[in-house]
Amino acid sequence: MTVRIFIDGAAGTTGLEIRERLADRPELNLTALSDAERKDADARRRALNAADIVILCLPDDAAREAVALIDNDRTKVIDASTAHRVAPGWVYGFPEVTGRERVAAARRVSNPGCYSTGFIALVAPLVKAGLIPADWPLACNAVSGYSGGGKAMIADYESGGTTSAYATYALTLTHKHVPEMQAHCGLAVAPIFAPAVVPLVRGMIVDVPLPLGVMPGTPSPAALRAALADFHQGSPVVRVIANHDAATLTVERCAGSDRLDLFVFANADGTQARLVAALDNLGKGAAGAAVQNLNIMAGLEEAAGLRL
Ligand SMILES: NC(=O)C1=CN([C@@H]2O[C@H](COP(=O)(O)OP(=O)(O)OC[C@H]3O[C@@H](n4cnc5c(N)ncnc54)[C@H](OP(=O)(O)O)[C@@H]3O)[C@@H](O)[C@H]2O)C=CC1
Ligand SMILES: CC(=O)N[C@@H](CCC(=O)OP(=O)(O)O)C(=O)O
Repeated sequence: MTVRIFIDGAAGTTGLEIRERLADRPELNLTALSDAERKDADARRRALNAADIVILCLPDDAAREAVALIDNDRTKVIDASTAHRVAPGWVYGFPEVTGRERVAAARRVSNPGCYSTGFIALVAPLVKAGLIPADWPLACNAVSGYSGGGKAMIADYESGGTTSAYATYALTLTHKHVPEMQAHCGLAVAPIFAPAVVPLVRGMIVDVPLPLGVMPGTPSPAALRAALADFHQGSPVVRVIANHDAATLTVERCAGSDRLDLFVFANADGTQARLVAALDNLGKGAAGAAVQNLNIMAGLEEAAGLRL
């Protein structure tokens, strides 16, 4: 029996990426609406209710509207937007952190934000292991390719609108990912988040500095690495890289793949460290994560269709 999948927002950046990953999978029956129908509420209601699993690749308001259009108790939802990432009744779709069983059993799954994916993969295991105190004041620097801003930002960069080599933003110290970062790491204090966009289509680095020498218990870089490796053991996409010997780490490292590579860099005496995640904002940061969740929710092989 095939699993009926409907992507609402299939013409957008994330929707197109997901379609590519689901193409040629005979166990899935994928539907999308024509250009004439894709914003028509009746057509969307029919498609949403006919599917076993729907994937919402929409702006937040349209995602909320899509959920409200579902009037049966069978259709499962994966929402790629920010609308439900800390909402009651929703399971956070980060199998490595939330637990595969919870994702498998859920009818409402929120797909994590791209920056949040890197941050939570690094910080949640270390808080859980007691190596980072839950009330530690963390900061997070990050860079993203411009596809992170969807069709509008892609059009801006590709038409020569923004030509800057590095544009830092969220200067009001608010960003839509901070609530999920805090909630899903169990942090008492919101991290200071400093994201930036670079003129590259896809790719992402998330960087969390840690002053180990003044932290309780002065955790060692080796202990951090071991805790991360232990926590993510068994994930088909997350790897802890212990032997990075190049002098640089590029934002392109995981571009084009659904991998999430984690690093702990430290100074010689182990008093300072940088936790770093490299991913593709459209890979494990969006479409790859949605497909991984879909596989788990449909009882299929977790890595099917992923780019590894
Ligand atoms: N880009 C990224 O790296 C990531 C994006 N996301 C999230 O995924 C979601 C989609 O983002 P992204 O793909 O980048 O955005 P895009 O702007 O590229 O695509 C959004 C799509 O939704 C369509 N749409 C808008 N309103 C409606 C509506 N009422 N009914 C039906 N379709 C509608 C748009 O139509 P039209 O084509 O006519 O504009 C567009 O095709 C967002 O919530 C975003 O936050 C999550 C993780 C990463
Ligand atoms: C470069 C850029 O603008 N990025 C987006 C986040 C993209 C993303 O993936 O966030 P969601 O999953 O929450 O949509 C931003 O900072 O708003």
